Amino acid sequence: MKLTGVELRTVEMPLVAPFRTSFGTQQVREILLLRVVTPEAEGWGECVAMSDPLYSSEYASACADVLRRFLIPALGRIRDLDATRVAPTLAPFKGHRMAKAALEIAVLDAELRARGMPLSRELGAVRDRVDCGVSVGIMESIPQLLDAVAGYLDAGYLRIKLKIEPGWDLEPVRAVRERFGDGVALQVDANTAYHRTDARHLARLDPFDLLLIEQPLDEEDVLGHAQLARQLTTPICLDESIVSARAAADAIALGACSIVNIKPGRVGGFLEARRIHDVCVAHDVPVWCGGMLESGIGRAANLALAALPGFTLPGDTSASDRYYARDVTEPFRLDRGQLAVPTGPGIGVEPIAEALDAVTTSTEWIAV
Ligand SMILES: CC(=O)N[C@@H](Cc1ccc2ccccc2c1)C(=O)O
Ligand SMILES: [Mg+2]
Repeated sequence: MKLTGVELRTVEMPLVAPFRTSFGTQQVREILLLRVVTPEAEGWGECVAMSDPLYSSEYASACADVLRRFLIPALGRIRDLDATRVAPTLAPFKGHRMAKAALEIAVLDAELRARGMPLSRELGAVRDRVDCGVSVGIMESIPQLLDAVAGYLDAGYLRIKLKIEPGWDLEPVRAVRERFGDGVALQVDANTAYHRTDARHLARLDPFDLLLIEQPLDEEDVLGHAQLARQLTTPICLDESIVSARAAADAIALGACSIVNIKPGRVGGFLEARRIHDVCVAHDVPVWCGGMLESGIGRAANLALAALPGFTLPGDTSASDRYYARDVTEPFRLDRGQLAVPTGPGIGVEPIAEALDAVTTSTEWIAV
């Protein structure tokens, strides 16, 4: 394929409720969407970066800038482009994994649509439905938390993940266990909010039989997680730290994690995400698909990845209505705790033009 150009479109989607984590509270999700145009087909990609560099160093307007000035022009110079050429072509530009991931999946979507091949088939999916968990934010009070969890369990979610931070950890976990029992699949996510010196405090979570504790320490503190793993019985899962297949292999070898949260945007794309899956499967490390409050565009692609064999734990691929009153695609609806993997060519969904326009705050065309 030869690239004709790329549309950078920014949308702002109001959340159905504020979503609070250890790094802040979100009310609106600003999303950078890419539409890659080639003579054969068009492709869509979603950049998972937040508006502010609070989850990672990347943020939406920086992604737009690096795409506009460096990444898109570099791909424009490739005559016979396909998705496997994207990462090597962009490798000279350091970092910017979320920007690179958005561009790669958009190119892959166009390539697969031209071939009539579903992304799930291309990646090696082995199932056509995915078990879904849900991420529950930090709340104003325990009663408010319990109401939220009750609602998600009623909706059919197969796993509950609670955001925690110092001062909101033991009590919410204890309250959920007391109200809903030991049978509920329950885990926590600290988003790097703790330090090595909190080990004894975090060990007090062990009696609650959690599936895992996600990213308790700083994303660069792999050694700290290895030390913590020897002080807790609760398995450690890494998210922010796992930026590549190499980072996954090193974290596993060092004993820093025994479960991995895979997010294609965080690791530079779906092809690297599959390599991380393969590394983890080779080490008997279970993986699950994380979420970045994606629109239906990103959600569709994540479902294809979550259908790979090593994804044996429910992920954060929740239904559209967990975050949005109206999605920019047909909404993903939970059915008995699962979402169906799209079956159409490429990512298998299209934005609904009117829904997309209703939330668009800017669009620009970058010819190459
Ligand atoms: C579902 C979930 O918990 N996701 C991230 C954290 C997160 C939380 C809030 C976000 C708001 C805007 C964009 C990305 C965001 C990511 C995580 O697993 O760590
Ligand atoms: Mg996380």
